[in-house]
Amino acid sequence: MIRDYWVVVPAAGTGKRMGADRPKQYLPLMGRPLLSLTLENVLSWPGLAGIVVALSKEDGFFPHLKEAQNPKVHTVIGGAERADSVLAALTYLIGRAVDDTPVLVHDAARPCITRRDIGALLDEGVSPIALLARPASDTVKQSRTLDGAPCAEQTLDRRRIWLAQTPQRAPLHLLYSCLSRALKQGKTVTDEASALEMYGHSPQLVAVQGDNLKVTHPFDLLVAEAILRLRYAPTEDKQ
Ligand SMILES: Nc1ccn([C@@H]2O[C@H](COP(=O)(O)OP(=O)(O)OP(=O)(O)O)[C@@H](O)[C@H]2O)c(=O)n1
Ligand SMILES: C[C@](O)(CO)[C@H](O)COP(=O)(O)O
Repeated sequence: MIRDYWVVVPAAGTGKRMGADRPKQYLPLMGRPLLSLTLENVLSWPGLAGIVVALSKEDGFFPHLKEAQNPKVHTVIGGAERADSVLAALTYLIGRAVDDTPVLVHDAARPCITRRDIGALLDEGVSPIALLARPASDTVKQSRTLDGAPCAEQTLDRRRIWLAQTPQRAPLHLLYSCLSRALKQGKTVTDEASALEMYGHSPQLVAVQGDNLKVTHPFDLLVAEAILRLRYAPTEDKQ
């Protein structure tokens, strides 16, 4: 397993699709703010050098998390989009870490990642440019709009369809240069792998085994709670 890597946690979003009274990363999950669970999870990863959390400049919640006092947890001010927040964190690391330092970017909104899945991504045999992803298990349709309604245009070969998740891994300087170049060129970047692909790289897809959902809509919070309760229930409760 690789060691001395940094983890960037973009946590500067507003959670519009959640529609809550606060950014979703601060909603209660297992009795604690969701971001606290994600950071506690990341802090348990073997070989971790440190974490850079990108926060909204209006964030008044973070200092109250116990993880805020952890010396391994650094913070930066994020940006308007997720990619801007990731770039802000990478900029913080440039000059503090050597160019080929492995960096993993993990959404604050994914608190349920398992040790097994993170171990698969950190494995020495995996490409230094890689991401966790879920192979499609449903039939996948590409849509077009007809009379204002989405309609199936074609069915894609689902054997070649993967749903990208996080963490997404790349060497610090390569990720910084691809992401900053893509943003400077005004390209839409919704994950780190797409910025690397834009400049000729082919990130390895590492299939997830556990549930690593991104808490996006209200129902996702219920699912995450159920996953974690089941995962941490005392063994006699699981029978
Ligand atoms: N400007 C932004 C936007 C998003 N994120 C982070 O990127 C992760 C994935 O983004 P998403 O699930 O879309 O979160 P939000 O942008 O908060 O959600 P929404 O799109 O519903 O507003 C989240 O942990 C979010 O906090 C970020 O750091 N900076
Ligand atoms: C990075 C990501 O989680 C991979 O699926 C996803 O692209 C984030 O998208 P969001 O709209 O910023 O949540």
